[in-house]
Amino acid sequence: MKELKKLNKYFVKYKYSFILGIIITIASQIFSVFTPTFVGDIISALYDFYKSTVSAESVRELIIKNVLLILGTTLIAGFFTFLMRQTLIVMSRHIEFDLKNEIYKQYQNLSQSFYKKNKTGDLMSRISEDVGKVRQYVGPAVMYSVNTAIRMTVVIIQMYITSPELTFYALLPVPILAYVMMRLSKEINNRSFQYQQNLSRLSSFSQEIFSGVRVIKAYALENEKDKEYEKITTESKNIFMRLASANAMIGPLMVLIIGVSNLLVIYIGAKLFINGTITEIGIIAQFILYINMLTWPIASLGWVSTMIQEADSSQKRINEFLDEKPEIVNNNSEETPIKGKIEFKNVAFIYEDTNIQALKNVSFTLEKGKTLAILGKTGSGKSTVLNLIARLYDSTSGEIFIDDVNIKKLNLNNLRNETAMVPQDAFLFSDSIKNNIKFGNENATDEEVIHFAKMADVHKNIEKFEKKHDTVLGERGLTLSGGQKQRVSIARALIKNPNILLLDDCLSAVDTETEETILNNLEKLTKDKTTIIVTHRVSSAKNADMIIILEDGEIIEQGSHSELINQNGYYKDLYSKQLSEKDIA
Ligand SMILES: Nc1ncnc2c1ncn2[C@@H]1O[C@H](COP(=O)(O)OP(=O)(O)OP(=O)(O)O)[C@@H](O)[C@H]1O
Repeated sequence: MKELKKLNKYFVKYKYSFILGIIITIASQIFSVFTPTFVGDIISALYDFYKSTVSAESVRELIIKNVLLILGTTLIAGFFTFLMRQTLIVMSRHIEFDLKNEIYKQYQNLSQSFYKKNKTGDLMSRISEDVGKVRQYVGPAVMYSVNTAIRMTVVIIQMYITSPELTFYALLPVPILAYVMMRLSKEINNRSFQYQQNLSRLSSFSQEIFSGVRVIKAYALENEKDKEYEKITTESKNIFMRLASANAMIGPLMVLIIGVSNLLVIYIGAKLFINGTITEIGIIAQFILYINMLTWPIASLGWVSTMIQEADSSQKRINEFLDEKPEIVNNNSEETPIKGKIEFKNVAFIYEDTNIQALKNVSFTLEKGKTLAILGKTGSGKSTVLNLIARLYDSTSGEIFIDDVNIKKLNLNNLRNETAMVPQDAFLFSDSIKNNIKFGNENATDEEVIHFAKMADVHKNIEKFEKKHDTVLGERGLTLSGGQKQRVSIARALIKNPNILLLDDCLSAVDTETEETILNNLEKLTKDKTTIIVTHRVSSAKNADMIIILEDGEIIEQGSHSELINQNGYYKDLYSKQLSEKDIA
């Protein structure tokens, strides 16, 4: 229950619904507790008539009156039960909505490293399945607990007023019923947990198979995968069978225990009636109805306790994420306009999860509006430089300055708004091409979308699609080629019109001719913008104001194209190799 305390703030927020729900529950229980008394009165009157102590007329009158009363109180109790669900269950839906939003906001705040550490499936299941389990607590579990507590109080008081002795015997099997139900629910809970685990294994397996279907077919692995799938589904079936047999025991057990209670009431009730402790025979019928009224709420105790346990462990998983502190925080709420000068001073960076030192002692200054090209072997730390400028991570040591201000002192929103990064592996949403481009600037007009698509040299391709810029991409839509994706991603960055443009090897999948066109367009567009191009091609780097060569996280060469081809180093080697491959125009 410790973890569920975090939800108390929501009960406070919805206190009026909660209190109203409790009042309505009390009202509904008070109205339903009268039915057994009315039934008991009818039976007693019939017995009196049988003994000829009352007239047929007065019995008839009493029966009609009591039947109408039963009808009336049951209708009112039913109406209050409806209102109880309307208030308490609706309250739980509001709490579910708030909780989902709280988790989603927290996800947005958390840093890159959080997403590295946690699998997408896990993030999804905490916001959907775990929140669902927690809702079972704030909704049905709370409602049934309140309902059970009030019903037991009201019914037991009424039973005690009617006959204290019979109350004692009638309630004797109740603790046994409660115990058996608790044990059974625990068993069902264990089995359903195993079933859920198996189910999520099955869905992760299927998800991977569907996404990797091309590789599976290419390697002719269908049969092997079929067998693996069958193994998991067979396990799933077996666990479900065990779960179903535990569930099947609930009904007969309840019937057995209710039967024992009823027999006790009839047997002891009859004895008490014979010895005169009970004066009216109707009380026996009344007690049988009380027992039936108590059975379901007591049986639900086990179910409710399972719901609470499950919600507690789900809330624990949710709290783990809610309590996580974002590594990158905005330290400045004042506006800090970003112009674009970038300076690295002895910057080192270690990726915490892998302990890989990606950058060592990196220093350079890039004036506003200038272009820097970063080259180097794969894994040399090029993308890491861009990640640090966009403040997706903070440097482990050394300092980064933007416009001569330490990057950590800048308003993070201003920095991110003035920075556009085109990542290595372009990610496009399952939406229209137009909306994917407008992701960089929601307010952009259709003309601007077309203009920047032209600048990224992708407009011609888009025009060939039947629905042009309205073509939907993704799972249910069209698949773009690697080069087309990269160019849509470039258009998205350009439309943002940022002062700092970070291009991470984003021309790798386009041919040299298209690369040339895009670079020419970029030159015009980024005249006053600070641009960093990470690349493996000399053709993309040669016109930059400054070129840096990284190796194992360190700068090994730095200068302009003409300076670097005069040194016998990595750049010159690369230049000669790519020249001989006729890669350079
Ligand atoms: N998110 C990450 N978590 C842990 N280690 C990482 C992460 N990203 C990169 N690395 C490691 O840091 C080192 C530098 O990676 P980086 O991506 O900066 O290299 P790169 O020069 O851009 O490589 P490439 O040219 O292949 O894109 C590599 O050894 C890589 O394995």
